[in-house]
Amino acid sequence: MKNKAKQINQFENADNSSQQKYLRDLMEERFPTKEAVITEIMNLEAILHLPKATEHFVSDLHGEYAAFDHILRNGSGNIKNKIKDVFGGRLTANRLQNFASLIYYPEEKLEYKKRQLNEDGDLEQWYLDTIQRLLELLQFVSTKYTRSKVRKALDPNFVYLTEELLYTDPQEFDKRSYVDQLMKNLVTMGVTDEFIIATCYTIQQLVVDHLHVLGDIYDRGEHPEMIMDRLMDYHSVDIQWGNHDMLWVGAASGSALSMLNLLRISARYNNLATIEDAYGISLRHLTRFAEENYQDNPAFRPKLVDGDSFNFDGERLQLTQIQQAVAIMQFKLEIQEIEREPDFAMGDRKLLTKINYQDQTIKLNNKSYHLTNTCFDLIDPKEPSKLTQEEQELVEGLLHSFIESKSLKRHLDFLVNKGSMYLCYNNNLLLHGCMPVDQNGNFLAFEYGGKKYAGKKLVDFFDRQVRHAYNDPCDDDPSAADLVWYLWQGPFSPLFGKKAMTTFERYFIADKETHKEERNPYFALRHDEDFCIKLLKEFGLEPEDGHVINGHTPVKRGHDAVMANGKMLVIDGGYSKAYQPTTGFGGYTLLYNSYGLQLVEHHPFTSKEDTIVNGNDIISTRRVVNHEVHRKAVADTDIGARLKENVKMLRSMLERY
Ligand SMILES: O=P(O)(O)OC[C@H]1O[C@](O)(COP(=O)(O)O)[C@@H](O)[C@@H]1O
Ligand SMILES: [Mn+2]
Repeated sequence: MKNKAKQINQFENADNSSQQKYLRDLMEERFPTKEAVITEIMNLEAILHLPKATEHFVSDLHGEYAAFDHILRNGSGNIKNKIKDVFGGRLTANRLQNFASLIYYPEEKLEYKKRQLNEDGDLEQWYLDTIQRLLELLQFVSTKYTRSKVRKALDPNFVYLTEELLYTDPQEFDKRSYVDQLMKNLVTMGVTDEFIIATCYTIQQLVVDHLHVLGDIYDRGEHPEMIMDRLMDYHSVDIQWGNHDMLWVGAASGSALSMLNLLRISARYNNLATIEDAYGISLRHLTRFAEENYQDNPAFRPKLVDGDSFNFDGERLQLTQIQQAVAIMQFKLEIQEIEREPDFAMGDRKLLTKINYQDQTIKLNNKSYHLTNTCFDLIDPKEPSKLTQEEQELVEGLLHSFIESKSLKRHLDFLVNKGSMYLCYNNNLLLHGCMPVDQNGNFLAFEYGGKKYAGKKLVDFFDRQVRHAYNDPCDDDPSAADLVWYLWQGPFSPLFGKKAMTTFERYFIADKETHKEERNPYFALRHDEDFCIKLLKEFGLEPEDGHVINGHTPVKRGHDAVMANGKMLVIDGGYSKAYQPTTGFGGYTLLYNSYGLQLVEHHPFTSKEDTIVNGNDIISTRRVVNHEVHRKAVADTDIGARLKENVKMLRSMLERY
């Protein structure tokens, strides 16, 4: 008895924090008997020994839904590799690829196969072979997981059937007719197609356990809203915010300037349909206003990518007019913003105040430049920051629509809640842009409201402000919303990482020298291993084992995405079609499985049809970044650490029983 009391005491002393107590109470509720506790300990300890599940990293999606969807479906080439592991030597290269396309696009591939095979009558055999192969592959990709996790990945309608087929050996004589019967039932009940489709999606899900999106989901491409829907449906995902995403969060947080930037980019890339059709925000007034006040202007014509087509020249003209109307309002409001927020220290960016309107020149860094393609009719040289009455009404009306759009809110709720400024995950630091530093690699302090923030504190500060701004868009104090805009282009923004954004210069000044955007020294220093180690330490990560992973800066083909002796990985290879002529390829992604990290280089995506009919995949090349000497197990991951804590708690509970 005395002993028992002593044990209880030890237990109480071990976890005296209220949070620990809460957890323990929960555990006791879930595992009320000694047997239940023992079973759970055995279960958790077994899980700890399973291989680490695969993480998939993508970045800078920029609205390119079809390419992103394809990469999710093929798991950055992971599905194909598993197929090769199982069927290599048994199936021809052509059949391997056909089977892979079925797993990527089961609905479409089935329809295609039915049309193709109906004619020569081989369809029944194809169904039989396909189901068997799918089960074989499913078995292979399930081995990493517990039965219960596999069950969760199955379509609820087919759990029983799949488990029976999966865990019964058809070679076993006594079971053969049982399995035959199950298969027959599939056919007679007319659910073969549904079963195949469900199994393909289960395989996709099991091949990648968790997805990281390192920001810039929005802008430049045509379907960010479809990416958001896809992410909301995905089994396990986190997001690190990008500077472009902040424009949308900013708009919904009441930042007019963020909204104008995203409208300008949408007009520039011919993507206003996203705003109107996907988010139900009417641009009728804006269009009319732009048509009445602006003319054609070569500097503001939309950037087109392959596949963009205009029904008539008027459409192109309209976008040119809208881009000017919005840009001018943006430049006006930048002055107001910079004056309202002296801590932003962006006085040199009040560009409309530096113009000599009479001779159309601007003075920058003591040098005078002639302005071309100007469209300053609505600017009052005496008060260049002032919106006209009509502009003011337009901005207010549009901002109201952005805040009120339910479909936008649905997506941004997810973006804000699932997202963060950065993430530490399995000892890696995930961050879209950079950490502002000086030439010597010292963290630069951003001073705001009398306080200084540098390093981890800086990103934590911005993280809080974004949530604050988004959750209270009608706050009388605009500072949080201003800070969201600052993340887009402020010199200390970890998501931007440049001294200034030269939008104005690129529109109006011919001299390309003025277009350059000076990068923070971070981007040179990140080639240095010691600097990366310092970064990891700042975030409490183990430098031996950890990596810094960035997106944001397109890496040209041939330029290295792996830096600092493998400690730094940059995976914005340019999904964005608009950027592919510069980068020369279709983007980088990253896979992290139990064997280590692999960088995957993709060729540009052609089309879904090309994959289904011709079996063309995005050809991807894999490069091993690091190879684990000891294969990593769940025990070596963050989840493993939590499970170990649970085991510890369960063991101490056991002592009480
Ligand atoms: O290619 P565009 O439309 O001219 O945009 C260029 C602007 O985009 C930026 O590169 C920011 O976007 P990213 O985050 O995608 O790099 C700015 O630095 C630059 O001024
Ligand atoms: Mn970016």
